[in-house]
Amino acid sequence: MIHNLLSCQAVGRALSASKSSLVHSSRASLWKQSAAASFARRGYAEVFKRDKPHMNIGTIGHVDHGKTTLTAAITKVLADAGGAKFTDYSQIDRAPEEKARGITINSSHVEYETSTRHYGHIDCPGHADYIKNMITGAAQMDGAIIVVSATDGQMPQTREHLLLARQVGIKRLVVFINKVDQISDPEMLELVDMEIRDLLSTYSFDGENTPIVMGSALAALEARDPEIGKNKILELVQACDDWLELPARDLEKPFLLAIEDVFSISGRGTVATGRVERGVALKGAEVEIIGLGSTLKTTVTGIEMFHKELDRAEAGDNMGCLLRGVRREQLRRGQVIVAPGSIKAVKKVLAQIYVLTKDEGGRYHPFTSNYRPQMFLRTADITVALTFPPDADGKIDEERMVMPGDNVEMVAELVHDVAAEIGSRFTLREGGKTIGTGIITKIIENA
Ligand SMILES: Nc1nc2c(ncn2[C@@H]2O[C@H](COP(=O)(O)OP(=O)(O)OP(=O)(O)O)[C@@H](O)[C@H]2O)c(=O)[nH]1
Ligand SMILES: [Mg+2]
Repeated sequence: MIHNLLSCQAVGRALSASKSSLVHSSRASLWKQSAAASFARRGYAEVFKRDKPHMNIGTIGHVDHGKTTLTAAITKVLADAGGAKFTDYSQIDRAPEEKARGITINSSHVEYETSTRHYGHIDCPGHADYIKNMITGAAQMDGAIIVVSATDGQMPQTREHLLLARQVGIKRLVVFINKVDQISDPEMLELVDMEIRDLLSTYSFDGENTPIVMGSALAALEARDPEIGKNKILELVQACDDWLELPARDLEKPFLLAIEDVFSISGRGTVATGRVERGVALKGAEVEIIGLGSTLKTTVTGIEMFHKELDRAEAGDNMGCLLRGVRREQLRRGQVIVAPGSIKAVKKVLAQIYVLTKDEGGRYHPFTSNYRPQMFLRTADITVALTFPPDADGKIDEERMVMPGDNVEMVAELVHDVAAEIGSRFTLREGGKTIGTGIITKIIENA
């Protein structure tokens, strides 16, 4: 019974995807992905073999400090050890155009393996691309290598990328002090080391214990001076293996499903459908329904997926979830079904927002304080009021303007409460088009 509803939904989804709505099209592709993943699990398709844990990292840091050279150097050194395919500088900087959530981000992905891990590595060509990538999570980084040129030391974008790394939830970094071939005074390097440790602590990273490797990416790439070249790349990669922590896998996280649709099935009860974002749902499990004014406690009495009744569903699956003693009117798209106590509803948050340019399909004009677009967070669609956070004296700048293309920190007050946490990502839309994208960095007020 539920499965018929699920297939109707899939058709509906495909239809709305054709309306070129960003939100819907990404969801439609998720549906396909999850279906494929599910088949793979059942043995219908070959599962991608990966015998080492995978982690996504990338190079961040100020313009010209050597991020792309380092990326190429890592692939070169590891290619010699048999753990990568060498990707030359020119191949990385001629990055393929990647469309992510409607925003064009030029970024390049390379991959390599160490003895213990498999890494996906992202390098963006420009500062604006780093900002967009980090805020949208287009290629999520679980950890990062911050590149600092020994000749310049920390620079504005070093600081901005550190701040963003912190805000998007990256907990640990490894530092590569580059271009040491141009420094003859060892005291100078000591100074850079001290300065970077201070800076890391300022942005709440572990300044004392973070590994700092000093070398020359160019020397490694050009296969000369191994003591500052190749050997330092190997040391850097070892530091990544040892210091950067593997992210928790979605399956190990507490259960969360964002409700997409609700049905009542006569004789059985109320069914909510949606995709399991994380964790595992078990038949008989206690759950909470959070958001849009409600916190309900109930029990999952049935799980249906791919035309079958099952006892469990897991991250990536699209499921129908039969809930005990809940009336249809109590459930709405935008709420989440979660493991009890794992997430709360919020009313007011601090967020880092990237405002799309008109070329990216965004606004033509700036906006000021108290701008009220729609916030799309998971399946929820809520009006928000955006204001600037108060300055050190508690004053709010009402005159300040936000231009298309800006990256700003703003306070978002939600008209209805919604389940969210630090690190939750959202898009902002107005009149049917996406005008911005953001990430929650602080919860100011719970519902
Ligand atoms: N002397 C010296 N030059 C280097 C080293 N590493 C990189 N460079 C040079 O520094 C310049 C910038 O290097 P990139 O790798 O393009 O820097 P980037 O950080 O990727 O720059 P953006 O992507 O534009 O932000 C290039 O001319 C490199 O050849 C090094 O170890 N020593
Ligand atoms: Mg570059």
